[in-house]
Amino acid sequence: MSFWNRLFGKPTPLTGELEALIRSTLASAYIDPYFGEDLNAAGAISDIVKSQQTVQIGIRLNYPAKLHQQKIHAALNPVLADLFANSAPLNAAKLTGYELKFFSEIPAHKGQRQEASRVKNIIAVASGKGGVGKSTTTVNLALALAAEGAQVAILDADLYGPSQPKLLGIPEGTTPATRDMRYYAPITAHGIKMMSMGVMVSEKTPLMWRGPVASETLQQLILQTLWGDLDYLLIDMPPGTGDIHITMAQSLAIAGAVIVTTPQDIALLDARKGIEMFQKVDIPVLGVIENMASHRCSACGYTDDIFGTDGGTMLAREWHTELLGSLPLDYKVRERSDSGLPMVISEPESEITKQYHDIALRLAANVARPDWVTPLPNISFVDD
Ligand SMILES: Nc1ncnc2c1ncn2[C@@H]1O[C@H](COP(=O)(O)OP(=O)(O)OP(=O)(O)O)[C@@H](O)[C@H]1O
Repeated sequence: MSFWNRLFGKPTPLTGELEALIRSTLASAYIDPYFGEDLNAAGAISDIVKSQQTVQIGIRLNYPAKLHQQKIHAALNPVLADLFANSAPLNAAKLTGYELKFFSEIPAHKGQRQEASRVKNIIAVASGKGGVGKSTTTVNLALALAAEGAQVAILDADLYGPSQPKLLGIPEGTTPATRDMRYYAPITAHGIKMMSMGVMVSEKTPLMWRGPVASETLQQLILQTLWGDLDYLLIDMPPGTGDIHITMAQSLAIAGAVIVTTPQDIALLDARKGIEMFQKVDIPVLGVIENMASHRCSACGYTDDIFGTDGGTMLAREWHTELLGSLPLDYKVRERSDSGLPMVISEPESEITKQYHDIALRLAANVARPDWVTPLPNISFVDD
């Protein structure tokens, strides 16, 4: 008998009226924003067992929620405390206390063969137009997913202007360790892994990629990196919708794509092309992120929609996808990125960091939806 069982007695499942009572109480207490429904309807209440006078309730989430679970806790606690204090059937059964146990089980994308790969979900972050904040958004989302407990890596697929090494504060001249002269260990920073052409060649080396060479180089970069076990590999795609994108989309088991845009007309036009491209190659678009949507003056507090309003919402509606979130233009985002300590790391309590977390969890929950399955090629990553 385990220590736990000796201490509390062997847990036995709660059934019948008592189980139904707890399930319905949990259902009416809280709608999870990432499931879009209550925990019972989402199938997230894994088991309800009793051990002596305590009821243990298991909550299984399919997205990482190390920090988010505190919010669920806070929403459920008062309702459960009231139930256990005042419910006649629970009192009659001498069940006086409860315990919530959370665990995240992040599923692997169905197109990703488990036996072939330890990378569960590959997500492409694309923009169409350059300079809309795709790399900045990618790094902050990756850091948010890691802070929520996931194992995360970024592949910086921008061969012409790799920015992830700088965003993650990786000292110039850092190069990856190699194995068998063929495989590369990703660079680790702030709890995530990263691989980029920026750590393979020096800043002074001019890069003259042509389409096919660039596609091949990228595939090598991704397949020859020793990623290890990953819940999410975010690909920071190069701007545009050219050959490189199509080759990557067709040759990697990409679970879904995210489109970053500003609400500006010209960016939206290019974002549309990006969505169209992913749809053509059967990659589901997991959502749109509107970046630099509004600017709040730090001196007077006046808020201005400098790039227009609601562009991301309209784009998402037009293409039957979701607006994952809208991020403001804030000088701190740029300042922190330039210093190699993105917002999510340097200002974990800030409003913008909370927004990055919210978008990251929406994304994670969307990629875990079982109905989003695309026929994908079978690729195999090397074991580290
Ligand atoms: N929400 C924001 N508020 C303020 N500045 C931002 C924000 N998002 C990004 N930036 C800044 O905008 C500039 C462009 O961002 P970034 O390099 O991430 O764009 P990109 O779309 O990846 O560009 P490219 O396609 O050229 O690689 C950077 O200086 C970055 O710090």
